Amino acid sequence: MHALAGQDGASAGHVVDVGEVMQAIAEHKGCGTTGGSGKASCGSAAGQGDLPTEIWEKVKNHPCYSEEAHHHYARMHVAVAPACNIQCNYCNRKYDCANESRPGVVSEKLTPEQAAKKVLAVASTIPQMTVLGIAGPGDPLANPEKTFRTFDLIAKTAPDIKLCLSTNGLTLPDHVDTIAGFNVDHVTITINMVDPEIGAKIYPWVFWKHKRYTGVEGAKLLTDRQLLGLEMLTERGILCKVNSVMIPGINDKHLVEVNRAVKSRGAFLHNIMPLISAPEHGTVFGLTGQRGPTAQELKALQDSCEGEMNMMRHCRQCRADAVGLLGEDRSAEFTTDKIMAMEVKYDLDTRKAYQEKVEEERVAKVAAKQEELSTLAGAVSDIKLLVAVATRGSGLINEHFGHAKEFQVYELSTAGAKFVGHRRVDLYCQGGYGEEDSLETIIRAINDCHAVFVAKIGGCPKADLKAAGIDPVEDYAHEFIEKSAIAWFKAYLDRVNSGEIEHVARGDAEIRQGALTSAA
Ligand SMILES: C[S@@+](CC[C@H](N)C(=O)[O-])C[C@H]1O[C@@H](n2cnc3c(N)ncnc32)[C@H](O)[C@@H]1O
Ligand code: SF4
Ligand code: SF4
Repeated sequence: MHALAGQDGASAGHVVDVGEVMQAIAEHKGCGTTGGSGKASCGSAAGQGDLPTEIWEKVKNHPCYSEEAHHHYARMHVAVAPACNIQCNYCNRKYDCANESRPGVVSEKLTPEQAAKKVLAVASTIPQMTVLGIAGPGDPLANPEKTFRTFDLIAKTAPDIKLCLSTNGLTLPDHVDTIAGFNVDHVTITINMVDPEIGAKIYPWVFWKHKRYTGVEGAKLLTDRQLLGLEMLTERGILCKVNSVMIPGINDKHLVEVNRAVKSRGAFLHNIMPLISAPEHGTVFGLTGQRGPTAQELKALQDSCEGEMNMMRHCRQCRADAVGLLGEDRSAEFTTDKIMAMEVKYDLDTRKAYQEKVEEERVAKVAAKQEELSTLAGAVSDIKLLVAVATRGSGLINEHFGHAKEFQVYELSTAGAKFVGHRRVDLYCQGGYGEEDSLETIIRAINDCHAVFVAKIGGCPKADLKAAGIDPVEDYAHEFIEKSAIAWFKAYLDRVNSGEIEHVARGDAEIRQGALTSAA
């Protein structure tokens, strides 16, 4: 079985095209911010059968709105929006780190014309790139001219790419008609509270109509505008995702109320993300020692909100210039210097043909899962357990243990295999230096998992994982994840039922979401 990838480097030979965008780029030569020192930047598990057709059509190849799609389709962000109109206590856009992947981080800010060329370059190189998002490094709607100019250029030259934006919502009501006019189907609003008293602990100020508002007054203004914007978008049939940053002791319990409030206003998806608050980022929360949630705390909150509405659990908290499948970062292949030197051919037919192949692979994957699931029909057991999976995409177990930068975590039960999150880890293979340390952090990160599925694993880590009670499984190398996990679970249940093994619950993973590696 092979995985479709489109993994060629950005410098591979490309043919020319690009009328209007190139014209626009030429007109803007010299006024851009090439090499600008941008410092910091910005699904549902429901499948085809669970959603109305018109919604499925909107989400089926959007990697953020469909958990299933994220194994197959890529997205990119363009960092055209540097300014922001509010301050969050967890954000410092001045902190730049090229090796770091988290919201607010960006290596270069772009003009709309540079951004449009970058989109064409990426779309030609990565044919499964289906979504262009603007998510910073500041707020897209605090930079409306640049944001909408970018959308305009892309809508004209790459009409098959979905346009997306992510905003704090303060000025959203003023821009809803423009957003709808660009046929933007997906908007994300970050809503961390609906209670201004709680908001005052998250937002020191908001700046609106030439005036700065602080404390409860500022937070009240923000929540009112966010909820109004959400209602206006959903009335127009635009799918809305709500991001909420989980801040233990400040808004963690309150997010259940936020979930109800956004659901009642028609939000499609709720993405509760862990606070990232390393002191070196220089954010207020980082400096005051405000911790982020553990993986268990995050999952418990997501579980308690599920049922109320679709919860996103596969968000990778991407950079504002992220490129590629979620969880991989190919932004370094598409620096401004590289894309400006590229000859780009935007070939719609090639993209379509490639995506048709992706769909075939995806259909095969779903069919294999359903077939395997049928073997669990009639099985009675209340056992629920977690397994970790090393994957490079396409829904396959296709990553070597030593090369995994993250593990995807699935919850297995007689209902099947459900994706519940991912755990970032230090690479095990360190060229002979530091493997012991990194293995320790990996074991801590997946300590609540009964097994880890890998394409391959060396003898030493295998023995250590076994000693830690985690079963390293190589039997399903290059097979589909869910089908394999269900098959393994069925065999596990059979062994428990026959008395060959005893099912023992695992302990907690000792990790803090959002700061998961030993270096953090
Ligand atoms: C960088 S923002 C850009 C878009 C917009 N300004 C906003 O805040 O919605 C993208 C997302 O990253 C989140 N984010 C930023 N800094 C974060 C942090 N330190 N921890 C967790 N989430 C963070 C924001 O809350 C937002 O949902
Ligand atoms: S709204 Fe977004 S960009 Fe602005 S301070 Fe908050 S996280 Fe940062
Ligand atoms: S930050 Fe989350 S929602 Fe935004 S592109 Fe990355 S995975 Fe998707």
